[in-house]
Amino acid sequence: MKVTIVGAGNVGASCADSISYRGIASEVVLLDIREGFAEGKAMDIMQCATNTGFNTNVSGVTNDYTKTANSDVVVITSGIPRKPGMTREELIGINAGIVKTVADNVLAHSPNAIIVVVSNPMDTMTYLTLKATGLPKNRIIGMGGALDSSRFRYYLSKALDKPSNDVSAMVIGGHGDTTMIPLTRLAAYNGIPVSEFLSQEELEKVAAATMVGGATLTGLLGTSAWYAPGASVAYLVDSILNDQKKMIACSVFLEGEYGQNDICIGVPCIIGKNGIEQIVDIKLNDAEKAAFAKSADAVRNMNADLKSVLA
Ligand SMILES: NC(=O)C1=CN([C@@H]2O[C@H](COP(=O)(O)OP(=O)(O)OC[C@H]3O[C@@H](n4cnc5c(N)ncnc54)[C@H](O)[C@@H]3O)[C@@H](O)[C@H]2O)C=CC1
Ligand SMILES: O=C([O-])CC(=O)C(=O)O
Repeated sequence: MKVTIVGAGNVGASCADSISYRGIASEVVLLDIREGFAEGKAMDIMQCATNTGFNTNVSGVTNDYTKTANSDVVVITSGIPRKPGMTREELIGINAGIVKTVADNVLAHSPNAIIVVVSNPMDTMTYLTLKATGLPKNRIIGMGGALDSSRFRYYLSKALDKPSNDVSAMVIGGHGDTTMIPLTRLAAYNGIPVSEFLSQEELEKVAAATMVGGATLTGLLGTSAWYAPGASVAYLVDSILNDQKKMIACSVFLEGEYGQNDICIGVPCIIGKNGIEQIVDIKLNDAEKAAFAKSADAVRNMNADLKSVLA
């Protein structure tokens, strides 16, 4: 199985590393516009093969889309990341043009690919990719919820002082500092509601830390995070290529689900060989419904800025 990753920067290269290390695909092509950069990242990753024992063939190319031909999955990470103090939304001016051009290029050489959108503001970039390519909604997947949910589980595990893998929890809504909705009511420690162990105040703190999880890392690192984003994309790609049917929160085009239309936003989805195979429309309580509607309003406002790119 072949995966192309456009953008060989922090997230793209980390994703290639995670996919090859875990043997998720037989071939990974990294593509970047920076001369020689993707080639260098691919060579560095390939030189891990003997010491970590993987057999994936990772190669790098400078803007040569012919080498990406017939990819099963294409991951778009090209674009600029935010700096401390910025929001993801501020990246739209530069990233929208990049994502649209890249989506057209990849599709010309891989007409059957499933596209995973990572570049920020991710929900709006997912919507743009869907509208610009005209592909069916199952083949355009925005990655954000997988990462936000893993951060939610991390912060819950810290508060519980228990391992992250014993905690299950999901974040839905937009992939933004104020639009994420950590579903605290449904989070569990080995099947037991976390509210059995943590006070309302503690749970509110965990939810707040989760929502600004990306901003916290950007403040510490000077640019946004890459290890967990790369691993989250690899987790999603694994479920597609190996038809695992995992339930993962992804940004997907909604047609009535969660009371929304004409928007891409994070909701639980079943992910398999056809991409988004099912949108899981769970019953939210009134507060969650209100938060989802507010989050969708914010994402929709952002989408309005795409008019000139989509014209
Ligand atoms: N959805 C999510 O959960 C996450 C999204 N992101 C987003 O992913 C994007 C990438 O982040 P990083 O890898 O940290 O940035 P980075 O700056 O390290 O890498 C971006 C790469 O894209 C390349 N690029 C720019 N224009 C291109 C084009 N037209 N074609 C091919 N390559 C091109 C650049 O040369 C650069 O190497 C950012 O927009 C960031 O905000 C980052 C983390 C998580
Ligand atoms: O915080 C950012 O800008 C990058 C991102 O989306 C994340 O790490 O969640």
